[in-house]
Amino acid sequence: MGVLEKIKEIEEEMARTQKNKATEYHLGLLKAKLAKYRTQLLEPASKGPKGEGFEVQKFGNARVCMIGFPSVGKSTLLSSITETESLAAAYEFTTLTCIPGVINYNDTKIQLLDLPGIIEGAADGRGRGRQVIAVAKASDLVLMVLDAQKSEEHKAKLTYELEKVGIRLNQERPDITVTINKTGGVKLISTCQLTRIDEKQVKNIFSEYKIHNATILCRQDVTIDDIIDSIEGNRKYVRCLYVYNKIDTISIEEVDMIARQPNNVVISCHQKLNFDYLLEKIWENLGLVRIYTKRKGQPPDLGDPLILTHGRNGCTIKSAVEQIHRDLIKDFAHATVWGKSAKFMPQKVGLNHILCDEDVIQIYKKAKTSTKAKESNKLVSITEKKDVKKEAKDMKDQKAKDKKK
Ligand SMILES: Nc1nc2c(ncn2[C@@H]2O[C@H](COP(=O)(O)OP(=O)(O)OP(=O)(O)O)[C@@H](O)[C@H]2O)c(=O)[nH]1
Repeated sequence: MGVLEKIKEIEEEMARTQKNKATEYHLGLLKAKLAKYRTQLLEPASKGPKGEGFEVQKFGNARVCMIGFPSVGKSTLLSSITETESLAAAYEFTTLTCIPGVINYNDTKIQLLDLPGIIEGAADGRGRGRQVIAVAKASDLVLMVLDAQKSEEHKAKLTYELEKVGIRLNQERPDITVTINKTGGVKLISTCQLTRIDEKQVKNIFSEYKIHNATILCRQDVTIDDIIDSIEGNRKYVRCLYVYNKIDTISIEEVDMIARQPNNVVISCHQKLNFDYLLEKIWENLGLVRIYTKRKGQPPDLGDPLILTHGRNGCTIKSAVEQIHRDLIKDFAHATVWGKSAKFMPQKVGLNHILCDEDVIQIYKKAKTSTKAKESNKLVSITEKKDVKKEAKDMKDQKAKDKKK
């Protein structure tokens, strides 16, 4: 039996099984089996045909990918908000073509990709589905483009398809640490109360993966799906904006209702409605930060900012210095900052200072002693030594003379 049939069989069994306390161990095991088979499908074959590793070339400061059902208006949106690259730059996924565009926003270049066909067979590893998924996984943000008339059903379907290939939208990575041991069995420990899983269930899942000795530390009330995700380890947690297009075809009340939901943006490509807000939201969700640099005694260079990512710990002077030049960090002495992150202006700061968007920085290097200065220092010290010796000799002679007298 092929992997696809096995997956189908498990899915059918899961649909048949009632969800209750008695069946939850069995359902957990089925979920683990399903995850294993899906990973098998998506893992690259060891000796695939030539060109299998093919990827869309990254461009700009960030990558955003659009997914959606046919005819929701992805191509129209792409041509409306980007400078679309020539058709020659289109990427072929056998029957699918991906045309990249570039959004120029806030002095930043953002690559926008239309990933058609992510739904068609991608999760089954059919065609070049694997490559499409690889591109989606390498994105910094997903735009799920939906038709405002049939949105909810499409949204659920797409989210499910992405879940199947290990892409988790708008979710935080569960705080679970798995340590594989040599002995001691499977131990579940937690820093909070676990209401949704128990040790027996977790042991079952681990034995399905043939892991018999491990410590699982949970720092939050996790589910069995989170445990499976942390064993699989290949999940991508990515931000997603739900872009509802064609709002010109629905009533204002409906538009209002959709727009109030979190992560939703309503637009109309035909009437060019709300593009500014969409771009603003894209920028916000990418977590990009613009830092302007300044030379001593000169105004800041406002034309060409450093574009940094606002990571988990914020964006620091260190990341800015490293982006200017890798070796600059060795010579870094301190920096001065103007802008939202500075308590007063300018503020003298070190490498760990956290920067805000549109801050201006000036970097000071450690004072370097040139070789010439070093040599003259050497000379000075040598002459100094000579002088001291001479002085001591003179004093000795003087004393000897005094004694004679
Ligand atoms: N009413 C309305 N129609 C729109 C809007 N945007 C796009 N359309 C129409 O929707 C149809 C599909 O648009 P496309 O941009 O080709 O859609 P797509 O998602 O790229 O479709 P595929 O290329 O098949 O994946 C076209 O007839 C567009 O004119 C909109 O804002 N309002």
